Amino acid sequence: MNQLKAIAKQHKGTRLFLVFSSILYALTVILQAYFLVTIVDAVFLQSASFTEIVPYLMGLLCALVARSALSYVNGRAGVKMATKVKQQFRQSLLKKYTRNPLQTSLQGQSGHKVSVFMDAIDEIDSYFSKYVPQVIQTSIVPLFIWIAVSMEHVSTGIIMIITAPFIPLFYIIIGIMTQKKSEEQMDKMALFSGRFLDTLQGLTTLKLFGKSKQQKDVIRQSSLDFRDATMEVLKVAFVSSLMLELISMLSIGIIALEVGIRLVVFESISFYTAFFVLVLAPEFYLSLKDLGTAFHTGRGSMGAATKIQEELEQEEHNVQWGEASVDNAFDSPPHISLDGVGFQYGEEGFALKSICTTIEPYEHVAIVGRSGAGKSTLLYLIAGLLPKTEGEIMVNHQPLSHYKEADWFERISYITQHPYIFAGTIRENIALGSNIAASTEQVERAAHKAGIADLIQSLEQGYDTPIGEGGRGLSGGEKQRIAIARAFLKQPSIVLFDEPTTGLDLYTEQILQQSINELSKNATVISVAHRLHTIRNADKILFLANGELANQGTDAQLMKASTDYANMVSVQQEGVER
Ligand SMILES: Nc1ncnc2c1ncn2[C@@H]1O[C@H](COP(=O)(O)OP(=O)(O)OP(=O)(O)O)[C@@H](O)[C@H]1O
Repeated sequence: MNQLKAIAKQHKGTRLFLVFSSILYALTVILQAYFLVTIVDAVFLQSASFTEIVPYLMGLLCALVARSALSYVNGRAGVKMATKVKQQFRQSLLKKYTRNPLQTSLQGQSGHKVSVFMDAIDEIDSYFSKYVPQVIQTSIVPLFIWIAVSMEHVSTGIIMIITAPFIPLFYIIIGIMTQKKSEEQMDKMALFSGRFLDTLQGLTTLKLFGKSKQQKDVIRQSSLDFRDATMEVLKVAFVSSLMLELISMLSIGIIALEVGIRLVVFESISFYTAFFVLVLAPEFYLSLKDLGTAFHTGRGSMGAATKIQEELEQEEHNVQWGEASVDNAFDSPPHISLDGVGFQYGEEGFALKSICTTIEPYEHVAIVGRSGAGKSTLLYLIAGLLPKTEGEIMVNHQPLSHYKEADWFERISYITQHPYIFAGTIRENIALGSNIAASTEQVERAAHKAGIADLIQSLEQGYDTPIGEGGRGLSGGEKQRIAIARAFLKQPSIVLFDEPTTGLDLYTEQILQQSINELSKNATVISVAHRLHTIRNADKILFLANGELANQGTDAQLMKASTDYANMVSVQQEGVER
């Protein structure tokens, strides 16, 4: 709540405008009542002619037009403020997600993030577009009306001042209930979205394990939970509007009774006064009631704001970057050294400890070790995708954090077992590798070098074949080749491979290996490797065990120095021979 209030306070200009237009609005309400009552009084009690009331009719028309215009302008100012705030929130979330892409993709459910990013942010709209303008309007309009009524008839003013507090009191109670319920609703919606997307992505796995029915029930349950939470919010909304209506009707009734008795029984007030008071009384309560409704939606927004805040406050470990241009530091592959580099997942998670090594330009380095030894984690650290928690990664004798993030990523290619293929054409997917618009010829040359050109040409739409989500499916090997084509277009100084050939048949592996060799001619290559030939041909092998660098050297050196390494190689060898 305080956070939304603080944001609203930042929009000083809009709030001042709303104060000014609300004052004008209050005056138009009073003027409208004045002209209406004067016209009725003149026509029915003083038998005035049409020409006599023309100025009042014009006045009434002007008041009506001004009131509508001010109401429109007020609404527009609120909507504009809401649009700006939503934009700010979306930018902050997007920045948070992109600051640490690896953490974003690994942590939490994607559906949950989409739900917070889209629905929760939309939900805060009403706080700025309705609640804030209404709070300002309600602090001004009833006060002006009360002054006008009290000046005309004091006892009505007294009734108003006694009955009015019941309305805010009631909606404060209701509002508090609403916020809790709307927080629950947001929770349920995020849970539902998360489960739905998760299930959609894992549909094949679920089918294969015969768990689709079970999962269907889980989704059904979370959708029912979301429905129930929504109904709870609506229930409070309905009860609150019914109660607000009741309180204001009762209050107007009391005023009407008092005025009626004075007019008819005691004849102590004029028709003009009675009518003027009766026209303005509903306006007085209407404004308070409107705040009640806005308060309800505002509280809902606060629930959503809490969700967004939780997402924004989630602990993040960012990689530090500097301002130095890589261009000035190196054109060709740089000298890299890891000086006691370490990293830990969370407080108690897996830790990579004190890795010390050097990687010379154009060297081919293989990172090997058992599953879970920390190979991918080390590659993430070198790539600048994870922040080191100890030591330093030095690039050309400067810490990696010294360089500009964009410059560094421009110089490296990172190819994993599962490269991401975006929804688009093959051409667009390959062209992703280039920062500037790649020409048709460049894309085709890259595809050729990656060994995928023949396959693409055999397709009916060639390079314009849609792939990725909603497009043509690609095999693992084809995806790898698209990724390698991207790398050819990029011409990086450092190529990082995370077991790119694992799981591919020997023929595809050979094609890929040729491309990798070609790519390696102009770059330093660091690869997480399982295959013997990658390991054996490497200039240097980093042998990891339980997050520590157990040994490093060439294959021949390690075979002598480490029995664990020799065992691993012999197991590999057996696998190949068999
Ligand atoms: N996001 C994460 N949060 C917490 N722990 C993680 C995370 N990612 C990986 N780990 C853990 O860190 C350890 C090392 O993982 P890593 O992927 O680096 O191993 P690896 O040697 O590449 O394994 P493999 O050969 O099986 O791919 C594993 O125990 C893994 O469970």
